[in-house]
Amino acid sequence: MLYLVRMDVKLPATLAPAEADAIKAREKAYSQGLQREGRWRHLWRVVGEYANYSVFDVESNDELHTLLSQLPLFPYMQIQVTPLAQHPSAIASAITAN
Ligand SMILES: O=C(O)CC1=CCC(=O)O1
Repeated sequence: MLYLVRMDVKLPATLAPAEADAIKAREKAYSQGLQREGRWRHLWRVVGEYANYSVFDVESNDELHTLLSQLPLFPYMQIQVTPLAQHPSAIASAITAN
Protein backbone atom coordinates (compact mmCIF):
# COMPACT_ATOMS: atom_id res chain seq x y z
CA MET A 1 0.00 0.00 0.00
CA LEU A 2 1.24 3.45 -0.90
CA TYR A 3 0.96 6.50 1.30
CA LEU A 4 1.83 10.13 0.63
CA VAL A 5 3.13 11.63 3.86
CA ARG A 6 3.89 15.26 4.61
CA MET A 7 6.15 15.93 7.59
CA ASP A 8 6.55 19.43 9.01
CA VAL A 9 9.43 19.70 11.45
CA LYS A 10 9.16 22.20 14.31
CA LEU A 11 12.17 22.04 16.59
CA PRO A 12 11.71 24.05 19.80
CA ALA A 13 14.01 27.07 20.16
CA THR A 14 14.98 25.73 23.58
CA LEU A 15 16.52 22.55 22.11
CA ALA A 16 20.33 22.72 22.34
CA PRO A 17 21.98 22.78 18.88
CA ALA A 18 24.11 19.71 19.70
CA GLU A 19 20.99 17.75 20.74
CA ALA A 20 19.17 18.88 17.58
CA ASP A 21 22.13 17.75 15.45
CA ALA A 22 22.17 14.35 17.20
CA ILE A 23 18.44 13.82 16.59
CA LYS A 24 18.84 14.81 12.91
CA ALA A 25 21.73 12.35 12.52
CA ARG A 26 19.60 9.54 13.99
CA GLU A 27 16.72 10.58 11.72
CA LYS A 28 18.97 10.39 8.66
CA ALA A 29 20.27 6.92 9.54
CA TYR A 30 16.76 5.63 10.29
CA SER A 31 15.29 7.06 7.07
CA GLN A 32 18.14 5.76 4.93
CA GLY A 33 17.65 2.27 6.36
CA LEU A 34 13.97 2.34 5.38
CA GLN A 35 14.86 3.74 1.94
CA ARG A 36 17.30 0.87 1.37
CA GLU A 37 14.56 -1.59 2.37
CA GLY A 38 12.21 0.00 -0.17
CA ARG A 39 9.61 0.97 2.40
CA TRP A 40 10.44 4.72 2.13
CA ARG A 41 10.20 5.14 -1.65
CA HIS A 42 10.54 8.92 -2.05
CA LEU A 43 11.84 11.73 0.13
CA TRP A 44 11.52 15.27 -1.21
CA ARG A 45 12.16 18.61 0.47
CA VAL A 46 9.36 21.19 0.24
CA VAL A 47 10.99 24.27 -1.24
CA GLY A 48 11.48 26.98 1.33
CA GLU A 49 10.11 24.98 4.28
CA TYR A 50 11.50 22.63 6.92
CA ALA A 51 9.15 19.97 5.61
CA ASN A 52 9.15 16.99 3.29
CA TYR A 53 6.82 14.96 1.14
CA SER A 54 7.51 11.26 1.28
CA VAL A 55 6.01 8.14 -0.29
CA PHE A 56 5.93 4.98 1.80
CA ASP A 57 5.22 1.48 0.55
CA VAL A 58 4.09 -0.62 3.50
CA GLU A 59 1.64 -3.44 4.24
CA SER A 60 -0.83 -1.65 6.49
CA ASN A 61 -1.90 1.46 8.37
CA ASP A 62 -0.47 -0.10 11.51
CA GLU A 63 2.95 -0.68 9.90
CA LEU A 64 3.06 2.94 8.72
CA HIS A 65 2.05 4.23 12.14
CA THR A 66 4.75 2.16 13.84
CA LEU A 67 7.37 3.30 11.36
CA LEU A 68 6.41 6.98 11.67
CA SER A 69 6.15 6.94 15.44
CA GLN A 70 9.72 5.59 15.64
CA LEU A 71 11.15 8.56 13.72
CA PRO A 72 13.66 10.31 16.00
CA LEU A 73 12.08 13.63 14.99
CA PHE A 74 8.54 12.31 15.64
CA PRO A 75 8.06 14.39 18.83
CA TYR A 76 8.86 17.51 16.81
CA MET A 77 6.78 16.81 13.71
CA GLN A 78 3.32 17.40 12.42
CA ILE A 79 2.48 14.53 10.08
CA GLN A 80 -0.26 14.31 7.48
CA VAL A 81 -0.95 10.94 5.81
CA THR A 82 -2.83 10.44 2.53
CA PRO A 83 -3.48 6.85 1.39
CA LEU A 84 -3.01 6.44 -2.38
CA ALA A 85 -4.97 4.28 -4.83
CA GLN A 86 -4.52 3.53 -8.50
CA HIS A 87 -5.80 6.23 -10.88
CA PRO A 88 -7.70 4.64 -13.80
CA SER A 89 -6.23 7.12 -16.30
CA ALA A 90 -2.61 6.61 -15.29
CA ILE A 91 -0.51 5.11 -18.11
CA ALA A 92 2.79 5.11 -16.29
CA SER A 93 4.05 5.88 -12.88
CA ALA A 94 7.43 6.58 -11.33
CA ILE A 95 6.30 4.26 -8.57
CA THR A 96 4.61 0.91 -9.02
CA ALA A 97 1.86 -0.04 -6.63
CA ASN A 98 1.60 -3.69 -5.59
O1 LIG B 1 14.36 17.01 7.28
C1 LIG B 1 13.24 16.45 7.24
O2 LIG B 1 12.38 16.71 6.40
C2 LIG B 1 12.95 15.34 8.23
C3 LIG B 1 13.56 14.11 7.78
C4 LIG B 1 12.96 13.00 7.35
C5 LIG B 1 13.95 12.02 7.00
C6 LIG B 1 15.18 12.74 7.29
O3 LIG B 1 16.32 12.31 7.19
O4 LIG B 1 14.90 13.99 7.74
